[in-house]
Amino acid sequence: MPNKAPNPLYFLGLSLASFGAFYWLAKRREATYPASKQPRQNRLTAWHRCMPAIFDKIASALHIRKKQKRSAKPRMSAFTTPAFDNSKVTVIFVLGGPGAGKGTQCANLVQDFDFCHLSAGDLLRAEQNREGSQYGEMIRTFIREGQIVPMEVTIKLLENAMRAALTEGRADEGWTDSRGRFLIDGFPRKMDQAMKFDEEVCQSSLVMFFTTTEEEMLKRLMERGKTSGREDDNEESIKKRFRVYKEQTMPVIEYYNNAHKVATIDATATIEEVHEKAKSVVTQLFKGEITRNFSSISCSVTLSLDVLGLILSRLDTKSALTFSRTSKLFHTVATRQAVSSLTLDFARDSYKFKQKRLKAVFDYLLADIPGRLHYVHHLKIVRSCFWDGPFLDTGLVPVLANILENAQNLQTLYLEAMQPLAQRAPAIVNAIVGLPRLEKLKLTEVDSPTPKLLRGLHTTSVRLELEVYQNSTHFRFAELALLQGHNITDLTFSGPGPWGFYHAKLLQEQHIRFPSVRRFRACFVKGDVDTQGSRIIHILKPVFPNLEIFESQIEAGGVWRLHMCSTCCT
Ligand SMILES: Nc1ncnc2c1ncn2[C@@H]1O[C@H](COP(=O)(O)OP(=O)(O)OP(=O)(O)O)[C@@H](O)[C@H]1O
Ligand SMILES: O=c1ccn([C@@H]2O[C@H](COP(=O)(O)O)[C@@H](O)[C@H]2O)c(=O)[nH]1
Repeated sequence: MPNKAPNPLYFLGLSLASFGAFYWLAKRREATYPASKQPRQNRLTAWHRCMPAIFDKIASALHIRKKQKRSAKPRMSAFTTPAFDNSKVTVIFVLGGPGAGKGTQCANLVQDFDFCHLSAGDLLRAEQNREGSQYGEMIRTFIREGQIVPMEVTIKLLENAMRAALTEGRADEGWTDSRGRFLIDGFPRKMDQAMKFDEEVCQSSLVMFFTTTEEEMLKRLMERGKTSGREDDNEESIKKRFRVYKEQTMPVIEYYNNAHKVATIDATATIEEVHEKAKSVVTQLFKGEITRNFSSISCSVTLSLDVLGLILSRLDTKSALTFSRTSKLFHTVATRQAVSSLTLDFARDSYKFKQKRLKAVFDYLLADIPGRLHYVHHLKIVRSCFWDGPFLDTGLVPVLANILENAQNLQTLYLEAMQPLAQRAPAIVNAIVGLPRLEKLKLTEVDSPTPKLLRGLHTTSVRLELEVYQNSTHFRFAELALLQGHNITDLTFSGPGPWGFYHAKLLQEQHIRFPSVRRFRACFVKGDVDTQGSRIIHILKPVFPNLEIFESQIEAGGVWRLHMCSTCCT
């Protein structure tokens, strides 16, 4: 039977009926929920729509030239063009706790390198005091409370000040041909500020991070408060600023640290000494010895073998070898240059054989210092490498010092037998302390002088794990006070004995605190437990405020094992 074409009137009727039903339903809903009269999309975006008005108000209060209206499309962050050209404008963020000495050092660096120094705090204070400023009171309240002013205000003030400096037409070094160099002091204080500035204003080349203890910063600020006239240079505001710094600014430093953009400078020394270190960091940056680390690369690049080696060295061994099989050229680079992780552990070999192998490794590493050691990022050396029974092979100790002195990209170092090594070759300690990129340092057989030696560590952000010398009864526990403010994460004692208690008490009484410690392990002999055991936890708790007891048990033989952990570890 032939197919009959359907009558078009059916469709018309059906459409009219559907529309009628839909209209009736919509009317009923409106009567029940009046808010539904507003289109759904509009309701969702009502809040967003009022934001530009708020920004406009801020803009007019800050005398910011009105920008052309943006298109209705939301801005895609990946395609945002920053206000300033990264290749012409150098921005160094200067961070550190309140009173660490940022402003003081910026003033010095301005003399050395013709920077334009912009202090976010100063710009905010100027805006706060500007007659007629609509945001003066708001800024005053935020500053007094140590809180961070909404980022739109601060970023606009910075952008305006940068533009003004660039259009000034300076003829100093670094300022010709539309170039400029800026020290941005006390900014970014919060992650949102960091992201927005990098994305919309200019990518920073480097973060200079000045660090010292809270105690020192408080002392400096109280002294400054006598003459500064700053409303926040009083103890109450300073404490609030410290809290905000730890909670909000430290994550910013960590973020840039992960991007290898941070140069940490110990600011505890004299102004002149700190200045020398800061000057050398900037000199390195301008010489190109510190990479200007821009995160987005939008063009294709040809890799030099050196860069390829570096990339390979970041791969795990298996992937590096797989990669090396793809081409003869890669193979050479991968096998010769890409040793990034080295563990020296010859415990099971005979001493003679061990020595032979160790020498071969050292020869390999030291044969071409810039080429090989450049790629070593992780180094682990266990005790057995140096020991023949009870004897230390002193011949190898200077070789190790040589390696450490030249492995400038080392990020993690695990070194056993710190005390005997340091005693025989102080150069080892100097080399460790001078490692510029160290992120994690684990040392075993630490003795009482070690904390003093480590105080000079290039960066206080290094995560420190210390295992105290086996016979730790004589360890002067209180020496740890020298590392207050350093990032100790792990402490192990095999038997602190009564001295341990005495020193722990000293730390407690002197209000020395180690909030960074995430694990504390110790075992005590029976006599100590009987006489002091119940008190030790009471003494230790305030010293390590973030720890909870994970394990506390007496084993056969009367050894009491105490294991305290931060809650996130348990
Ligand atoms: N290395 C130093 N040794 C001793 N005093 C210092 C040192 N550096 C700075 N000071 C003093 O400490 C005080 C605070 O320094 P500065 O104003 O530079 O700190 P800041 O980090 O900029 O503080 P803020 O974040 O509060 O603005 C000043 O009085 C300064 O003279
Ligand atoms: O990005 C910023 C920088 C500063 N503030 C506020 O200013 C004070 C003082 O800053 P200093 O750098 O110590 O001069 C700070 O405590 C903040 O309240 C800010 O909000 N945003």
